[in-house]
Amino acid sequence: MKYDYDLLVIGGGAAGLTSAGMGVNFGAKTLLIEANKLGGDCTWTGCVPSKTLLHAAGLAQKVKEAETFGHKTAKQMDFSSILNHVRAKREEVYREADDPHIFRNMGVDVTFGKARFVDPHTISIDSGEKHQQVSSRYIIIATGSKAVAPPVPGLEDMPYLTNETIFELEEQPRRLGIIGAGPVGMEMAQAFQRLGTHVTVFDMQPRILINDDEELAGMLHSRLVKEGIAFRLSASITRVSKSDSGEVQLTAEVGREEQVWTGDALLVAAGRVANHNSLALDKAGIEYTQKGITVNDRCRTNHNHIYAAGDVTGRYQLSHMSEHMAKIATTNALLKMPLKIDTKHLTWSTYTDPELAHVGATEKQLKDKGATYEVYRFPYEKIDRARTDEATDGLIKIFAKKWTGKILGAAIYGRQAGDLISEYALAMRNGVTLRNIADTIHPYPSYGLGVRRAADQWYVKNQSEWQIKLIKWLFGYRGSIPDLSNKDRIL
Ligand SMILES: Cc1cc2nc3c(=O)[nH]c(=O)nc-3n(C[C@H](O)[C@H](O)[C@H](O)COP(=O)(O)OP(=O)(O)OC[C@H]3O[C@@H](n4cnc5c(N)ncnc54)[C@H](O)[C@@H]3O)c2cc1C
Ligand SMILES: NC(=O)c1ccc[n+]([C@@H]2O[C@H](COP(=O)([O-])OP(=O)(O)OC[C@H]3O[C@@H](n4cnc5c(N)ncnc54)[C@H](O)[C@@H]3O)[C@@H](O)[C@H]2O)c1
Repeated sequence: MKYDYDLLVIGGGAAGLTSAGMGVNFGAKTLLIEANKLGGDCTWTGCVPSKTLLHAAGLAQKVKEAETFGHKTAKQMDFSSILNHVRAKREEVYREADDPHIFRNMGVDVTFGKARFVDPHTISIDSGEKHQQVSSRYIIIATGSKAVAPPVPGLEDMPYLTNETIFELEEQPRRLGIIGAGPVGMEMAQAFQRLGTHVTVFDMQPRILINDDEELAGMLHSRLVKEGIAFRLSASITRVSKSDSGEVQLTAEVGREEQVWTGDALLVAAGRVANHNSLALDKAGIEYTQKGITVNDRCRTNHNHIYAAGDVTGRYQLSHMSEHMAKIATTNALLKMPLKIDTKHLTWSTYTDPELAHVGATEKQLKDKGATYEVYRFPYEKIDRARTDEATDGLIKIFAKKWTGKILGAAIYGRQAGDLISEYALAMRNGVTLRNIADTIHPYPSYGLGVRRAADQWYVKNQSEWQIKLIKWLFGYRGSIPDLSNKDRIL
């Protein structure tokens, strides 16, 4: 059977753009269909605007802190100019990386409109003005996700902010409530608080960033509290409403106490739901659940020729995982290479200041599995660069096998954690041990040196009295045996 295209990609976000680019590189006649603008969540309503806002808020914080060094600074800040800057940055990233002409120049056919299935090989595209049908041998679905509205009484009846609207604000809310202490909630909480908004965060969990290392998330929590953010954790939200004067009221049971919070705006950051309802998946007999399109570890759906990648699968909701899944899907589809999603070396990073990142297994997962491992700890206060930068609030934790130094997971809270974690990811994926990292020269004075010094702790933990006695005996040394009782001592 002859199809219009070899590969058809639905959705032009992180996953779809990766698939389409790879498709033409493999020599496949490729069509990319996008309902709005190329770039998706990451460029327009996710990573890029959130990190730009965090950077602007970080500068505001630095201005405040600079006064402690004797700098005389002007404190004035204009919220609407900052938000204009955020929106300009999105345009810049779009122009440089996502603009359709970049993909057309590569050889991808790009078309705009809403796609939905007609049958397993045919897609209809509705652009409002034009309606067309195209067929393809292989199809990759990459339609992303959107913010979920939790079932809180009153929420559906009032306007609230999500990641789709918060970067469009013109006026700064004086008091902002946030439902959700996940990555979106924490990044936005710190950004707005630093810009001068009073932020209160509600979460039903007893702690923030529930998927991260408990101790490190606790350190971040303390830091955010110090910056003035109020937390209502283990909170059961019973009602929200908006008064005629525009004030938001949120009622929650916190512990056994009923608390009422009043503010100017409410951001809902309570997780994501897959964008697959408008695709008419049933017409193609594609299996899905409310969580997302069902795929195996090769990103294949129940059809041999249809794949899904990124947020729409409900498996991982991260840009780098969307790209990774897109690579797996496209390679499996077009090259028939049986690649699988690398679930073992997944990296997570929340870009608060300080950042919080982890790779591989968390300590909780290791404990739940009954794994044997050692924890190698290295505080930022022992990293000279962190001292010179006044950035000593941080801790590196590595979970590894005692004798072999095989790394099972690592977690970092501290400046540049999101960058530093990649070294452990590379090490884990390639069987590089703690000993190998400890023996690798890292530049002084860098934060990366902290990665090496944390690995040095493998030598420290494996040091024993008998080794020292042997050295003394072999070489005739006369010193005393050092105190080795503290296995976390730092040399
Ligand atoms: C505030 C926020 C901050 C974030 N920060 C980070 C971060 O720092 N790091 C990180 O790794 N991740 C971050 N994420 C997550 C990241 O944005 C997503 O994981 C990623 O963008 C998902 O990419 P995707 O390609 O799967 O989907 P999307 O980027 O959502 O792309 C899907 C595309 O499909 C299109 N589409 C949908 N339906 C149709 C249809 N029927 N026909 C045609 N087109 C359609 C949409 O218009 C969209 O352009 C953040 C998310 C949020 C909300
Ligand atoms: N830096 C990053 O990599 C980054 C940044 C932002 C977002 N993201 C991605 O986007 C995804 C979505 O982020 P998110 O923070 O919206 O979701 P999330 O699922 O990570 O966190 C949502 C939080 O909301 C809470 N919650 C849900 N319903 C609630 C209710 N009714 N009452 C009180 N609390 C409630 C949950 O307990 C949870 O802590 C993340 O999983 C992440 O993959 C990544």
